Amino acid sequence: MLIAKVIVDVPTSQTNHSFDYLIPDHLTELVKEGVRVSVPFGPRKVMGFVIGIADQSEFNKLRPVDQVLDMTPVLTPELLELGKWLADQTVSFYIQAYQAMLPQVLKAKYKKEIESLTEDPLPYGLDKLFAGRAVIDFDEFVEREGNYRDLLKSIHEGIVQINYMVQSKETVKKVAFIEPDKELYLLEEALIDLPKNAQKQRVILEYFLNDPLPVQKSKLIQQCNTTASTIKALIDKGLLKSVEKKLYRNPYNDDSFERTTSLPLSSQQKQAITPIWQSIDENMNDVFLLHGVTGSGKTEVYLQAIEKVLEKGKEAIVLVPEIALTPQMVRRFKGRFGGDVAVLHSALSPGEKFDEWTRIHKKEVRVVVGARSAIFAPFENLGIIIIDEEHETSYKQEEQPRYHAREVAKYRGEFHHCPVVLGSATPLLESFARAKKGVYQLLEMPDRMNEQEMPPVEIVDMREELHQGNRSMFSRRLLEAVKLRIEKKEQVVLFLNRRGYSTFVMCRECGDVMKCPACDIALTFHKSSHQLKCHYCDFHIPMVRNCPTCESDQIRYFGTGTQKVEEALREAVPEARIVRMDVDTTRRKGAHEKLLNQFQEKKADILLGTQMIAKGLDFEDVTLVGVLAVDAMLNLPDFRSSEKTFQLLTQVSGRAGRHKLPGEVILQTYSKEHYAIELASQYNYEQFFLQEMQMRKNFHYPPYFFLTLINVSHPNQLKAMEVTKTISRLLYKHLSDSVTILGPTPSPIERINNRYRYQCMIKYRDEPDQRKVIRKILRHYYDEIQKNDLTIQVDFEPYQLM
Ligand SMILES: Nc1ncnc2c1ncn2[C@@H]1O[C@H](COP(=O)(O)OP(=O)(O)OP(=O)(O)O)[C@@H](O)[C@H]1O
Ligand SMILES: [Zn+2]
Ligand SMILES: [Zn+2]
Repeated sequence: MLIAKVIVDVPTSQTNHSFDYLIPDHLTELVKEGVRVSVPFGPRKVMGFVIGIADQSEFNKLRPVDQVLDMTPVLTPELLELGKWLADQTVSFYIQAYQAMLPQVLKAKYKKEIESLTEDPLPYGLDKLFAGRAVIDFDEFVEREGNYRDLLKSIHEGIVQINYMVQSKETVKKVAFIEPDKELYLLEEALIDLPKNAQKQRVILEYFLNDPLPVQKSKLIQQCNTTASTIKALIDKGLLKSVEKKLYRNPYNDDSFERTTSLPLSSQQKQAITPIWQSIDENMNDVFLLHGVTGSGKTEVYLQAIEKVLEKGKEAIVLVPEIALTPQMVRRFKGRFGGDVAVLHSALSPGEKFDEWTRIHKKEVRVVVGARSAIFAPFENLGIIIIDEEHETSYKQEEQPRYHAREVAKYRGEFHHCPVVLGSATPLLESFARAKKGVYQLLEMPDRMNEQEMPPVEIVDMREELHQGNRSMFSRRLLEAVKLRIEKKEQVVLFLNRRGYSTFVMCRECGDVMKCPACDIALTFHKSSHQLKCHYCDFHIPMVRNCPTCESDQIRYFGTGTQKVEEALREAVPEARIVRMDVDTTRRKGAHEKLLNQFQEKKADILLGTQMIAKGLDFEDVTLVGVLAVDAMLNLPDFRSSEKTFQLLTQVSGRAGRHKLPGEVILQTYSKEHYAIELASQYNYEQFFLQEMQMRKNFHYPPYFFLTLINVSHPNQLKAMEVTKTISRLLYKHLSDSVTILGPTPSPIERINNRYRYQCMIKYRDEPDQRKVIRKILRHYYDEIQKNDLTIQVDFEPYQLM
């Protein structure tokens, strides 16, 4: 008997290896690499992934595989290997890595059913099992010992299919379709007999005479510009009928997208795309960094690169940050490639996601556009991977496995011998440094497509406002500009940094921010101890009363929520119609789109929002962009805070004047002289890069040094601190002498859900053994993690330092 090597769904360090199981005879043809099985594990049955088949085992008394959960493998051989690599890289369990690659529906134990797709009797033993029913439970099939071989054959012949019962209601969405109920010549006769005033009915009949296939009712209404009652009239006459049909839950109806064709490329686009085309042609595994200003036409470059890939019969993955995956963005890809595109977005329901994934798995599409996890699309013939806005932090997963989509993309690019394209107007510093060194190929697109200059940026010094007696959050200049736009019936985007976390201390008089002398990180105010603390090292001082620089008592901690700004704005500009977009107003499904539409249709003058409005949006009448509190972002306790500010300001400014009307940007800040602000206002990425690199070099940050963040949490504060201390000690002992261990120190957010959080950080240049050492440490705490409330999180090259 053959042996299956199975990774079981028991995520602990003691079970993080494959277990051997016998493959019973009746399952031999089904148990393959990449298939999920159910296996006995101790007293229970658990799910597992088959990662290999062997003909012998070094263990005796193997237990048999209990059930097969998939008729075809859900993980390709490439993804099985990738999973191992991913788990090693992120120090997570194999099972976590495999599950991260699959849609949720396949992670949970959803019920399955078998559906007959034919009216004819089913062949083999199946007909008896079905006993006249169209659908039976998969469990019933197993209990009555149905024949797997017959089932598999029938699936391949397309006469039965397996449905996952995601949510009983949702699984199969049925929709009303309209189709002719009479022979076409009878429809034609009816058309002639129609009274003259029945113009609306005429249109519908003509539609079907042209194309007699069933059509979705809603689509018919749209296409014929008609109403349900007109259709009903024709149904009542017996000319048409309504039938319920099953529909893939295709959340983006392909037909509603207007088809587009390739635009003739501009000369800078041509220059950028030529090496990419060449790389596609020659199956090269190049990594390109496409540095193009906002509005330079990067998306068109992506589209035409993909076109080339499809011509070669290969497939493409496009990653877009979650918040930029707007209907506008989807439209651009579906418009070009129509039904060949699957979209994977976290706002889809589990059932919808599963449908989209299934279309990829069945090779019904060749392009996938999606957020982070779309990088695992089970394509087997990849021709290109594109990551738009490559600097976005949402490409890093913030739970185990803590992978970065860029690294996975590079792995897959290497496997498939295909190019990887990273695109951004403000590349991550590390990426640009790599491009400068020649590790990536740099492609530059410095000009906007519409040949307009980038909108001018005006910096308003809020200290000056204060001196002039203006204590409100809006400068006089900004208010005046907003009012002018409303008068001219143009639109305004007002941008505020995300709400909540902002406890840095700043002098409103001179703009000085209290920083750690060793780490160059803004100190954080801790109410409980009334102290200012650094969150990288353990530097701390008592909270100050007066500004150490100018002695003023205007020193305070900072932070304003969008809601408060909205209230103040309504007061200041009562005539404005305001749409507010933040986590609170967009929580409900579809809310995001609704608010944007409201603004698009010019039912509002001002769009006020957080990060989520900074990207991808493209409105013709927006001529003013205001940024209210740059300082909150500039002073996050994060060594990337300057870079993030620069990126954000560039993105936000890119929202203005994208079309015919010229745009203008107003930045309000207390730190006018800060290089991130000054250089962002000049759109000078290159200079910013040089200056920021110098800072990184001086304070030993990436890309000169790397970081590993270890975060410990426990309900007992003392315990959390103790464990972090011990870990730091162990790291010192076992890592090379060249590392620096920062901390232990409380995390910037000290307590979440009544758990105390402490952290330490490894700063290193080259530490090949660190993963081994860290795994050992984690194993050392195994019992406590199991029994206790202790958690230890390890994040390599972290992006979230909270
Ligand atoms: N070759 C072309 N000919 C005509 N118009 C083009 C061409 N390429 C792009 N455009 C248009 O120029 C505008 C800007 O292009 P696009 O949105 O692709 O830029 P982008 O670099 O992706 O911008 P952002 O970074 O802001 O998203 C779009 O309206 C697009 O349709
Ligand atoms: Zn001061
Ligand atoms: Zn410090």
